[in-house]
Amino acid sequence: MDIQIENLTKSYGPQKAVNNINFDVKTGEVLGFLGPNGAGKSTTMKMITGYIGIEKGDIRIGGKSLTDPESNFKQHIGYLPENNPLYLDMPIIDYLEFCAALQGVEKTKIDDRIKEMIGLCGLNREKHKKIGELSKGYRQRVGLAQAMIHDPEILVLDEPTTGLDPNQIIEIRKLIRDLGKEKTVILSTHILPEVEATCDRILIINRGNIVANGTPETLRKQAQGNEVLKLRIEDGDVETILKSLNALDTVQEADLVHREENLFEVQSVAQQSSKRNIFNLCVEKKWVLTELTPLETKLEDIFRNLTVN
Ligand SMILES: Nc1ncnc2c1ncn2[C@@H]1O[C@H](COP(=O)(O)OP(=O)(O)OP(=O)(O)O)[C@@H](O)[C@H]1O
Repeated sequence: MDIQIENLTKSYGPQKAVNNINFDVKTGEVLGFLGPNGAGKSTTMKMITGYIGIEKGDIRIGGKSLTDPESNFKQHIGYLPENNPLYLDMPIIDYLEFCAALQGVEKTKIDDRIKEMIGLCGLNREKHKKIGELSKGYRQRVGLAQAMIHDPEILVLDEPTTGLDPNQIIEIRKLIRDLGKEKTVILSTHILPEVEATCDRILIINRGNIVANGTPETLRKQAQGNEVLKLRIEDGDVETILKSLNALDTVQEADLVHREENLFEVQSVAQQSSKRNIFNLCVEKKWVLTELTPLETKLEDIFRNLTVN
């Protein structure tokens, strides 16, 4: 089920938490929502799930506006809110039963759905405890289980791996990826490797505005300035190698990074690659090229460039 966000705006008093944003999410896509603290991620997610009202603009779920009185969007959405509010006095199973009933799961199917969620979210060992007796990570697992209990077509997950241990993080990321093959998933996170591990596309929001929208590869390509290569060239005098690299017409600047290890870093002139020239130079001079690695722009650097202001 596709989601379309059109000119969405939300203010709190004089402050625009979300400022006229537009984006789509398609079925079978996992969208990673990134942004610094206070950027507007949770506010956007709350509007998509109907938790708070829309001030301006529209949200369409499966083509139907949320404001359409006939839109029964809530039954298609599973939501894990930011602070994962749970009823602390309730045992896990009772709570999931309550959520399933609330979400309209057929009575005869509730027990099976609960069993499935307990397995999927790794709750088996703790399933007889009350929610208030659970550790932070296990509470997060209960939050995920309630979000998925009615097998919704859309999942909106606000920082889903917060508080989970490294083993569970890997399992939950895999689960999200698998779910994302058929469902529409939006997740917010501050963990950049998480986006690379789980998401098909990244949306970066800063101060209520979308500042980037694309796959990790597209964002890298857009951010990538000139080609930067790391080289190891052996069997030659280091100073001569450095001088020769700097003399190549595709090279803007060559630097010696580590003298003992014969490591150099080369930045090419804009729109040009120096790989072939470097290779030919080494052949001509009978130097041995034992390493040539393009240095990629890190997602952290892209994020910082777009959001530090
Ligand atoms: N109920 C509220 N009343 C007033 N201001 C609010 C309210 N909720 C959010 N805001 C403000 O709106 C802005 C966006 O907040 P939001 O929670 O959407 O950010 P976020 O990107 O989810 O941040 P974080 O990563 O810290 O969770 C912030 O400046 C926040 O202070």
